[in-house]
Amino acid sequence: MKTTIQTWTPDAWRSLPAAQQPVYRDDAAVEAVLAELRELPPLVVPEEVDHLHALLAEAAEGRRFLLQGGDCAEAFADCRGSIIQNKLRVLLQMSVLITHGGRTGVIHLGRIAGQYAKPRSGDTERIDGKEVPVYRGDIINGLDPSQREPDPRRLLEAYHRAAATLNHLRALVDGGFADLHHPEHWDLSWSREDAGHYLETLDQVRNSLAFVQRLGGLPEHLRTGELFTSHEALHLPFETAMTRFVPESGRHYNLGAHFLWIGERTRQLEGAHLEYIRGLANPIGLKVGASMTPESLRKVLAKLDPGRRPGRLTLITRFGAGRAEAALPGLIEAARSEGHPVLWSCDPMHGNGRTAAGGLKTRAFGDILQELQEVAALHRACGSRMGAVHFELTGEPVTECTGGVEGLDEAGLQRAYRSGCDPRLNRSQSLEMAFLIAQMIR
Ligand SMILES: O=C[C@H](O)[C@H](O)COP(=O)(O)O
Ligand SMILES: C=C(OP(=O)(O)O)C(=O)O
Repeated sequence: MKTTIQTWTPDAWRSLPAAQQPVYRDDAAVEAVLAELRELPPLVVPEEVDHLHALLAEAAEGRRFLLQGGDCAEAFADCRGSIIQNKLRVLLQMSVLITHGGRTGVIHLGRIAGQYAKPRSGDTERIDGKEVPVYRGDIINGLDPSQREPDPRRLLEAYHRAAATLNHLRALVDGGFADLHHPEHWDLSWSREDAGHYLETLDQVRNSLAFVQRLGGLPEHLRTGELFTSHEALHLPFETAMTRFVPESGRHYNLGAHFLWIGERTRQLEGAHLEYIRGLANPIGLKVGASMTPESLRKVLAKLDPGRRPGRLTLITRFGAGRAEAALPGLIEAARSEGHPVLWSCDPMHGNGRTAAGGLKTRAFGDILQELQEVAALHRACGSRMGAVHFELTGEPVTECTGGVEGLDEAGLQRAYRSGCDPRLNRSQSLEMAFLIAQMIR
């Protein structure tokens, strides 16, 4: 049965095909956990969600830039102070570089405090000669091959880990951690020969920050960088349990995060995921790969943004280096001709995955940069704007993507490969990328 926005309910998706959902052995156990989740306090409040919506509307109108980033698959074990701090720090440092070079205010949106579910290409994989179910994110099963059975208790664990992560993030932001004047926050292991040009820019940024400090510092509301949370709305029973009716606005919000997005593998027009997300009052995102046609995009836009509201919908393109030219101009035209004021984001990670000689999944810094440059240029040529970027990154010194100033090659990937799913930029690669984005969008 077709539902309209008036008849939409958080559960209406249940009558539609839902891709990428785990199959649990014990339905009663799942239901008991969901009942508990429905009673637990929300992680965010509608006012914050609405505030983000307003900021995204400004970004869609060209007055701000959105930086979205964080782990591919957030791990329960990474719910630790130092790891959370490092993630926040790298995002804020990227933001300072983009603000300084790009001359634009930056919205910080973490893939954090709930990015626990992963869509996968296959259902099983071979490990040590044995066929096992794939890892689908800590909210569903464990990375260790012995823990691949979906376990409903993980839904509660996900809620609690997200709450602890968000609690720490809020304390860091409120406590002044986001104040980036401290020189130790900028320590990088780059040498002058490798990174002369970047280090000069960094000196300029430090000088500007010192100047602002001498003037008495930034006003409170600018000093503490606000951080919003986001994750893929993949596990629909969990997301439904986090959805609450807000009587003041008469709308439903998912209060498990400020922003939710639908992935490339679950964006079927008549599928459960679009049905679920279309009724939320949150600002939402949609991943758009090369298989999206202008015709399909028109239908998707009519479903997700019938009110044509700036800030409502962020389209996150992810084509792969060399592939945007064939797809993007038609999509830009489709959105424009239908009057949807979408915010265009570029995710240069998900179209650029490949397998290194040793078997590890990786992405090359050069491919990531190429896609960003191509997408920024195509937007400009079409009279549009790349107003956002979306990265898988971490503040840890991991070795998952090749390239960058430190010249990581495939042989070096083994050294500190920690991602449970896809490769992330490390801190040094993320900062280098931010320098380049600042130049690109100036
Ligand atoms: O992050 C995105 C997807 O979950 C990931 O690319 C899927 O990886 P797979 O193709 O190895 O399943
Ligand atoms: C799965 C993801 O991306 P995509 O849907 O674009 O493949 C992701 O961003 O985690």
